[in-house]
Amino acid sequence: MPSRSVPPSIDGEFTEVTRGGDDKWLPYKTKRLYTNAFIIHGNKLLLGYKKRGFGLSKYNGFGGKVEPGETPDQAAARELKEEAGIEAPLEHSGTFLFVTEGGPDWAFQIEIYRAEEYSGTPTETDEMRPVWFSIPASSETAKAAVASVIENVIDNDLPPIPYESMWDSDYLWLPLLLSKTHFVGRTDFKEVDGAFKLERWWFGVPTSTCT
Ligand SMILES: Nc1ncnc2c1[nH]c(=O)n2[C@H]1C[C@H](O)[C@@H](COP(=O)(O)OP(=O)(O)OP(=O)(O)O)O1
Repeated sequence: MPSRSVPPSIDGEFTEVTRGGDDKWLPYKTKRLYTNAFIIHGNKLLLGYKKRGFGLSKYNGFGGKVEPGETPDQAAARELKEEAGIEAPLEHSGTFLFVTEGGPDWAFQIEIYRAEEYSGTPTETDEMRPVWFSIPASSETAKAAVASVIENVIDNDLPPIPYESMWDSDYLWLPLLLSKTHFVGRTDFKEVDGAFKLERWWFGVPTSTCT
């Protein structure tokens, strides 16, 4: 069977971790930058329940648009403070494009961040309600990390990561973030009656980190 190419938006040497759907990647006019930040504290993951706007009623990391004049790093820190009331030494962990059919005609370029420490107390805001979840036991390779999260092996009393209440593609890349594996990816969604359904995806890691 002929090998399939990576999505047109992916530049560089990456080893595929997961893909799905066909190869008919959606066109888009421009890209807009967004951030999304996750706090990983021991075996706990901090997520925010979105109370308004885009992604309403989903759990997600804390983040939003990169404002004019800001770098993504600066925007990630600002959004974490605005939405969760905390500060953290955020590290860039991955990038993916989120393109929609029937939704906005731009591609969301989402810069993903993680931190294992934070200062302040996670606090509910107008936009987000912070909630801690249990992180499954860690695994060594990117593919095993994906499997461990799907199997949901947990070792504390908190609820498991609520993938059913998150964006449909989160389960594909969150394990990479949890295992500190840098990743890139692309997801195409279709919007039907206000709901976004995952149609095709590709995620990869730098070839040197894939064992
Ligand atoms: N598909 C997918 N998976 C995971 N996360 C996201 C998506 N699509 C997304 O948009 N996101 C993330 C990216 C951002 O963190 C938020 C969306 O940002 P938004 O809340 O619209 O931006 P703000 O600047 O906070 O908006 P205001 O409400 O303040 O105007 O979701």
